[in-house]
Amino acid sequence: MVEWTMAVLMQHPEIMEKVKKELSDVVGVNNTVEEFHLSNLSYLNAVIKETFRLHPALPLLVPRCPARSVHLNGYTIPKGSRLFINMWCIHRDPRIWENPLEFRPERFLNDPDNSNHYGNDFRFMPFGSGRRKCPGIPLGEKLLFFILASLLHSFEWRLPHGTVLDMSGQFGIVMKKKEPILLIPTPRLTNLDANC
Ligand code: HEM
Repeated sequence: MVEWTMAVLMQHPEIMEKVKKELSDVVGVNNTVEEFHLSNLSYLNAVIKETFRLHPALPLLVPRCPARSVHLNGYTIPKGSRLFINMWCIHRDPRIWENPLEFRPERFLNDPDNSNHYGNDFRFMPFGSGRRKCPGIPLGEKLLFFILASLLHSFEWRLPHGTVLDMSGQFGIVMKKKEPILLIPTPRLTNLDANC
């Protein structure tokens, strides 16, 4: 997810600028990111959610196998069948999302329910739902947020000259980028040495 987020930010310089401005305002250009800053980084939070939407880590979730036959929306799902829930499609469904292929973090800004991604809103389930939902949410989410905030605040990032960013995914249980991203960092903070 760190790689996908960095890739979408490289694709959208105007969004990268907004993230950096928020980091400068909240953290300050003389400081490195601390855990207590994270709750004030609402734009970066929205960027991460929008990345979850377009590039969910597990596009088909973990397969389900119902213990008894059920009837749902006119369909019969027999006991013992193997079910795949296609979150990748749901996250890009134009009946649910306006201009679904557009990377637009604003759709998650000013969201009164900041926990809508924990499995109760069936339109958006980057961590799955129900009894088999991801048990690593608190760790995964915090680490992702902290790592991205630190990387983006401490360094400027650019693609090597002449590189064309390939955004294709490699389908699997976990959807990775097909081509790993290669980026060049340069220090951004005024007194990075003092903070190391
Ligand atoms: C941003 C990071 C992460 C994302 C996006 C993520 C996403 C997911 C998703 C979508 C599922 C399938 C849930 C379902 O089918 O309903 C899952 C399952 C799982 N995740 Fe994560 N995960 C993350 C981090 C972690 C971490 C840090 C751990 C462990 C410390 C972890 C452990 C697991 C386990 C054990 C399962 C299988 C649960 C089961 O089948 O009962 N995940 N994760």
